[in-house]
Amino acid sequence: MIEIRALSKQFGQFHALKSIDLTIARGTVFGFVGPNGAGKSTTMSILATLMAPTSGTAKVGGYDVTEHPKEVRKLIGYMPDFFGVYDQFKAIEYLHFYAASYGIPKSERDQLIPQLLELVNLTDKKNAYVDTLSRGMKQRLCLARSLVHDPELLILDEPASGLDPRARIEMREILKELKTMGKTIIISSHILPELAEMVDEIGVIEHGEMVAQGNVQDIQNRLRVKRILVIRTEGREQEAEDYIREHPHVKRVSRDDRGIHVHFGGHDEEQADLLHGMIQHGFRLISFSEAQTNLEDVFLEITRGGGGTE
Ligand SMILES: Nc1ncnc2c1ncn2[C@@H]1O[C@H](COP(=O)(O)OP(=O)(O)OP(=O)(O)O)[C@@H](O)[C@H]1O
Repeated sequence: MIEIRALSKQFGQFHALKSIDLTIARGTVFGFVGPNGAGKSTTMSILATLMAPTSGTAKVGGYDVTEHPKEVRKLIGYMPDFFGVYDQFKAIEYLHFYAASYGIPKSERDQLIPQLLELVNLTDKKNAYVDTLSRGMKQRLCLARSLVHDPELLILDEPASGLDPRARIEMREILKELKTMGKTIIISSHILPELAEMVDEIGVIEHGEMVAQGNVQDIQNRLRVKRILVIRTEGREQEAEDYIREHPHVKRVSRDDRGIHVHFGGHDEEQADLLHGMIQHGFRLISFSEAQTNLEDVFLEITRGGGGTE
């Protein structure tokens, strides 16, 4: 769906993108991660045909963004990080306005727009003026706007920024639904855990360069990011803690009422060895799991010392 080759963008003497390569298959949800100023919005604007690259190529659905921008625009729905909404419109009028600008006839719009409002949970706000909507609701309205022409690819620039946790969860649920509808989605964020649950792949960008790309698990393994394991045993906690501490790949151990927290430097195989060893030593395990902080660890590991601007 997306093929980017040696893509570069300069603003005067400043190199915002330095020969980026990126391939995203149809149906993938791709998380584009990097600190502020890394080049995410620049890449997305180029894909959205709003900015010309200095060199290199970007293709969407096989169409080059500079040679065939009209074809590309039919395929994409773009949600920028800063959006303008027309406050004097009601939510429903706003969507009619955008759908009409895509040339969708009134009869079709009358069917489509209630469906879109339903998808983004704004049905009961359809007659509310846009300026009375909360930030989360405006964000969802913009998402609905980007869907009016049923695009195959969604380019979402920080769709969850500035949202409270509940609004973020709502946004995440909508994106899950869009994934099941078969959309390809590229979504940026500088907040990793926000993406963790919904992306198939991540690309990490820093100072205009892709520093890592692939399946989240592969990237973790490749970078040997330490895992944090949480282990609970039925009784013999102190003994278990002492046993774990002796394992060659264990870096640090601590214990609280949620269990034994283990900073683990090994890969899957060594982790399986630890589990096997504990069972062989007769520890009764209630749970043995990886803590959910992994993606954050990956990010810090990759961008460590890189001097993100935030
Ligand atoms: N029109 C412009 N003129 C000059 N410099 C620009 C322009 N647009 C972006 N830049 C610079 O290019 C770099 C990349 O910006 P970009 O907006 O792509 O970053 P980002 O990863 O999206 O960050 P954020 O999370 O803050 O949106 C930044 O250093 C930015 O200041």
